[in-house]
Amino acid sequence: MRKIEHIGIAVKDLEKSNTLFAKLLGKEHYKTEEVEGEKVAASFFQVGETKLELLQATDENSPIGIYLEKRSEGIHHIAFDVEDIASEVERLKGEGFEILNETPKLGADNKLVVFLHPRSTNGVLIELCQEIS
Ligand SMILES: CC[C@H](C(=O)O)C(=O)SCCNC(=O)CCNC(=O)[C@H](O)C(C)(C)COP(=O)(O)OP(=O)(O)OC[C@H]1O[C@@H](n2cnc3c(N)ncnc32)[C@H](O)[C@@H]1OP(=O)(O)O
Ligand SMILES: [Co+2]
Repeated sequence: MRKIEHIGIAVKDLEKSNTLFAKLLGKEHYKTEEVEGEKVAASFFQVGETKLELLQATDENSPIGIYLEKRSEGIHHIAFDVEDIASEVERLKGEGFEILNETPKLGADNKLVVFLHPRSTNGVLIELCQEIS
């Protein structure tokens, strides 16, 4: 794990939350992006070495929508930047962590991503991200 790549925040209304976080951070988001495979629309704010990723559901079956049915808006996951996602998955499997998708999938912001089940990570949804070069 090289650094925290981003903190994922589940929101109901991306535009409203973009305005709120722009006021909070004193800067605008640098991009918005829809990730069809995850049924989310995301916007990104750069904060020093890391980012905030605001996430709105784009479909009733979105993991974000399901999350918001059961919880209020707020921190959804922590994403770590890794150099080699395949070897990191093998290492974490060996350490007994529960991998949700062993095959990396296309994430936002030009990344390959893998998620670990929160029940194996002390209740924190963890995402691994590898930059697609
Ligand atoms: C990829 C685009 C973008 C990027 O960065 O590139 C994203 O980050 S997209 C983010 C959205 N996508 C995902 O979250 C994919 C991974 N998530 C999942 O597979 C599910 O959301 C899962 C398995 C974490 C939860 O599934 P579901 O909600 O259907 O199951 P439960 O409600 O039964 O939850 C099981 C258990 O986990 C706890 N839980 C659920 N979500 C979270 C969370 N975000 N953080 C911590 N804990 C979570 C839930 O409370 C249940 O615990 P229990 O003790 O059994 O009540
Ligand atoms: Co994320």
